Amino acid sequence: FHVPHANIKRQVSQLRSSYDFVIVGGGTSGLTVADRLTEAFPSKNVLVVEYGDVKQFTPGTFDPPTTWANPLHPEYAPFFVFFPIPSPDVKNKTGFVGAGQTVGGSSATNGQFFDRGSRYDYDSWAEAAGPGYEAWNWRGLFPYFKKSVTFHPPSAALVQKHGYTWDISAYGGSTPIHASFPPFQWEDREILWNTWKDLGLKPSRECAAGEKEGICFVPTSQHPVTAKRSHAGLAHYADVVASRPNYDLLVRHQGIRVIYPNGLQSGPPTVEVKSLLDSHVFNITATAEVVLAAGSLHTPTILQRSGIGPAGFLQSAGIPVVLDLPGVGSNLHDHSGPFAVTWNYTNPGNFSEIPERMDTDPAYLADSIAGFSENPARGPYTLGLANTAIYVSLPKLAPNHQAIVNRIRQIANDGSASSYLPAEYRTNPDMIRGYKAQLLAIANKLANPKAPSLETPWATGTSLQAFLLHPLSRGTVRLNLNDHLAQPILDYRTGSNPVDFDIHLAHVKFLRQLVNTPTMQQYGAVEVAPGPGVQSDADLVEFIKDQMTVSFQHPSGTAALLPKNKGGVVGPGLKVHDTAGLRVVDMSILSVNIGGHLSSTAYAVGEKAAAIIIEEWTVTGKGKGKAKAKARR
Ligand SMILES: Cc1cc2nc3c(=O)[nH]c(=O)nc-3n(C[C@H](O)[C@H](O)[C@H](O)COP(=O)(O)OP(=O)(O)OC[C@H]3O[C@@H](n4cnc5c(N)ncnc54)[C@H](O)[C@@H]3O)c2cc1C
Repeated sequence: FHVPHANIKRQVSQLRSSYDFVIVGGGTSGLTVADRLTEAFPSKNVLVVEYGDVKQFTPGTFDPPTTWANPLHPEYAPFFVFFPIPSPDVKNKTGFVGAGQTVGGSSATNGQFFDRGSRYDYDSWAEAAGPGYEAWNWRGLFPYFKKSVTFHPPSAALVQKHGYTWDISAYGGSTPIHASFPPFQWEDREILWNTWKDLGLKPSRECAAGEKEGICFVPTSQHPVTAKRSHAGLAHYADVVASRPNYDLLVRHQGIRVIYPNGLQSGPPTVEVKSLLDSHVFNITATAEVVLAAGSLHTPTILQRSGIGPAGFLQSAGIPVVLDLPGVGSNLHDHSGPFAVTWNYTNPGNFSEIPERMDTDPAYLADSIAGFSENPARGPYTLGLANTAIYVSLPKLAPNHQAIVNRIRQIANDGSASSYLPAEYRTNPDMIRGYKAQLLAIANKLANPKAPSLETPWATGTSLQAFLLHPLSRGTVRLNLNDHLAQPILDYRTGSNPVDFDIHLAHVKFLRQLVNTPTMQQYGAVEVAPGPGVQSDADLVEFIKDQMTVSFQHPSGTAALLPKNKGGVVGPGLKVHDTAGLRVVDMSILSVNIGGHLSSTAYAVGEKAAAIIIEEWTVTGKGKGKAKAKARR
């Protein structure tokens, strides 16, 4: 970060008396919106209120020292750290769930795996929501994916060395959110690439253009030369703010709630914030709009503290009900997945560059650290989480796929869907209607041989996770009743819809075939887990529960883009239902999760939301212009 100190505000006395736009949450989506609004409207002032601070050092996933995502070392990557309520259906498992707590949000602290969902994921948002939401399908989002990122093709030498492929037509932006392939890969990565081909999967030239079934190369969100993390705090704040006198950032302040002194239609609301430096609580006036962009785990807390949420819960928390909106903090879902298969090689190849060498060869480690600081950077530390993954559809991997799809459709239609929802809202007709719409949209995806159900990323090694891309189980984010300003309580309810286990089972059965492929046999692969003793479906499900990781760090759905009568929180313009001057722009709007990691989608949603807001304020000067949905499709 190289930001003139004056641009960063730390106390109320440094603020203007009012702002046109106030954005709560300076993360991936929020800063994208702030950048576009300050650019489009030089005469309108924009304030971003951010809980975290400006970090001089937000390391990449695998930068030295490699303490990334370690809850014990939040100083290296500042996180909110959650351990959800244990999920009884997965043997009371909990697990680490993080959320970025810095300027740049989770884009500044994530694993830098920079894929997109498939077109079917975004189409399913429009499908689940129904008429009026068509602009949120793939066609409606693709231009914003392109705008949001700059892809840097690798050199011919790297293509020759690592086999990278891409299709530049999937990209196109000039935005300095960088996507690139690193100069380094572990040598044994090749084994699995060939194994997947043995299993009938096909490499895809580009997986960010709508179709991603097969074997994918996935770029890293980092600079192509320095290999340093690229994130919203840099590209949408530090790099642009010097030329934007209308762009203010207030750090170390918690957005508490929004207040409508004269009724919900009198918006925009006032924003109540608390200084984390001296506990001073004060109000900020927005004259045009308030945008909540605090992420899936915090946006619902701001709404709940505002009295906007499930009436029953608000009453139990002693919060006056301003608007009964049961979807706020409901519909929580994340990708989950067991460590599906682990194996040993009895005839390991003669690979020189594998991670173990970092532990056994001090000179190699020293050279790797030195190489990371060179320009251009080189060596192992230029790697992110991984650059390769398989994405496999249910029809491709499960002989019983039709039965699974039929079961989901049956649940959606036979009146039993509500029994899988959290007790708190399983009798609410709107929430049930919305859940059924989600189930049917997911069933259509799972029936589609082009829509992936399983993701397995890898970079090296002898162990693989099997991530469920379309979970059916739903949980909640609720305020802590003991302290409404403390971190919320997450109830993941992982596995509460048992069909999730049918799908996990299919995934594990598919993956464990790998040891029998010709490529693996060449290296004498022998399965260690699940292991020869685990063969029956019942035993495999026990194994899955034992091995389950409940979060892939992709919580979503807690302020869903659905009509109100489907338990939705925001409409097609991302305005909170039945309110004026209040929108949500972050990953809480995902009614159904995507088959991919979320950061590129967070940028695209931010870009699209900004285009909607800009259009509305340009047409009428009052933010009331009818959005031209067609133009954005
Ligand atoms: C550990 C981890 C690893 C991940 N790995 C990957 C990956 O490899 N690839 C990928 O694509 N995605 C990954 N993700 C997911 C992805 O980065 C996020 O889903 C996405 O960036 C979220 O964007 P957002 O705009 O919804 O929220 P965020 O980017 O999280 O922004 C929310 C912001 O709001 C602030 N905030 C919260 N509460 C308040 C409040 N009350 N007042 C003011 N500010 C507040 C936060 O500090 C934060 O800056 C990962 C996430 C995590 C946590």
